[in-house]
Amino acid sequence: MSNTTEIPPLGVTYEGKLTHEVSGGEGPWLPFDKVKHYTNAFIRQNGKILLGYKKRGFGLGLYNGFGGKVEPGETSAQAAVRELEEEAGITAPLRRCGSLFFILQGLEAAFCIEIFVAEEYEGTIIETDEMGPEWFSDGSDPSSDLPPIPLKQMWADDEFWMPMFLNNRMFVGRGDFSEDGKMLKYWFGEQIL
Ligand SMILES: CNc1ncnc2c1ncn2[C@@H]1O[C@H](COP(=O)(O)OP(=O)(O)OP(=O)(O)O)[C@@H](O)[C@H]1O
Repeated sequence: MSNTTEIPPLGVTYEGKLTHEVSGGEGPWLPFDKVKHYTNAFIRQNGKILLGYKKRGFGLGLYNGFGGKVEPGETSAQAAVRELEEEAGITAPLRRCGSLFFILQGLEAAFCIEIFVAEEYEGTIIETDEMGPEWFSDGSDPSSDLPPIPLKQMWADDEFWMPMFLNNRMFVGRGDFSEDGKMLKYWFGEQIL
């Protein structure tokens, strides 16, 4: 980690200054023609974080936050609340805590993902056709009986921005992936607001 010295890659949007940059990989950033907007939401409460095991479609077999495509006419904040309810059966006062940009080789559209978090929720967490919700320890309570965040069963980018997220920082970044899901090049940074 260092203070930002490089210009962030195309697709990374931020306000203010960036710090704590992490970057790696080789070669040029991949080109993209279109951008599709997605959401991803996490519940964090008393040293626990709620993740879902993806049971179908994109990211099958990986743990992630709850989210999906922003539909026409919706804001990303509205989509985040809707997707959390569709995938885990709960509603929450989500607030935006980061923005990520991904390119997957072979897909024409890049993913622009707004990340959201809430410390409370309403309703009962349920398993759905898409997600199997499970609580993990967020690392802040050493006496927790819960398993640690399963980074090896998550998208490869998560290990870079998850520490920024867990430190309650606003984060931004970009990752370019090969067709078989390996991260070829990445850049992540914390925003100073
Ligand atoms: C490449 N690195 C990545 N790292 C972390 N998270 C990633 C990700 N790439 C995509 N995501 C998330 O994966 C979900 C896909 O959503 P996905 O299920 O396809 O959308 P949606 O529910 O609208 O689809 P259906 O049309 O219902 O199938 C959505 O939360 C999106 O934010």
